[in-house]
Amino acid sequence: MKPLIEMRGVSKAFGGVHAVEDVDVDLYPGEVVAVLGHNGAGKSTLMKMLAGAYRRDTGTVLVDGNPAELSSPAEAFDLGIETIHQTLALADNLDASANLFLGREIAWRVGPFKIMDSAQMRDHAAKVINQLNPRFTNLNTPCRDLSGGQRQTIAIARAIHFEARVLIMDEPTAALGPHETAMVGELIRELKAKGIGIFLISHDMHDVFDLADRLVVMKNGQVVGSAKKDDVTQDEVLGMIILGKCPPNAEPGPGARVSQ
Ligand SMILES: Nc1ncnc2c1ncn2[C@@H]1O[C@H](COP(=O)(O)OP(=O)(O)OP(=O)(O)O)[C@@H](O)[C@H]1O
Repeated sequence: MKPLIEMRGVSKAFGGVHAVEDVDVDLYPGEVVAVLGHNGAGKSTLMKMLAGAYRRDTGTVLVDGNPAELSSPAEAFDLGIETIHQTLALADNLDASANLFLGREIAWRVGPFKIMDSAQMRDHAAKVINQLNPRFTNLNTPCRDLSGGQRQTIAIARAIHFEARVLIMDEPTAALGPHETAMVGELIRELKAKGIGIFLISHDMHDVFDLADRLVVMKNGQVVGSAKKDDVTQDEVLGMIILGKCPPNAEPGPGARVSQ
């Protein structure tokens, strides 16, 4: 199977800080790759380069085998790369369908006027949300009155509707209780089944071991190592995050501490 994303030798510095240094990462269709590391390890900077929010200083990114500049978020969207931020970027006063189409409304032009096609947007929203979560029926409720899991559903529905093939999910369960966390887990499994590739930024080791197929650990901007989830233990992953130590079953990166 061909990778969706191949990042090679990607680097980014802010002034004198090497936020990301010489990183190689791949993502395959239907795969969840967890990106782990302490605060400041470089996870967000790496993902922002993929999402077109930051320009990389060096390195190449292939999307479906084709070199991609990724010089703007619009270019990343066009290539099917979407980010679901921790804050979900939803408008609290708007309902599910208005949020799903926020900034990308279906509208027709009549002379100088733009007329929103609310009925069509509602139909599309109901269809995609119902596919993801048939119990989510309060589609006219403003987002502020929805649960955390329902808000996640809208954010994920938006990505699916706009045909995302790569999703970057930033701490998707950080603000959720156990029931809602389980629901987001279900959503992620459905996305995988659709062949969507997911980068999962998470500090939650339970989520990582529950949801990821592979994990990549970063420290000081570099990759310590990457491994299939089934090849490493939670303790070994903690050793990678905290000590930068790469266990025998993981593939070491340039940031791996050489053992004494
Ligand atoms: N816009 C910026 N300007 C200057 N320095 C930055 C900027 N963004 C990130 N950095 C620095 O780059 C390094 C990597 O930060 P980054 O946010 O990518 O790490 P992270 O692993 O995502 O951390 P967290 O888990 O806290 O989000 C840090 O030293 C950070 O201070």
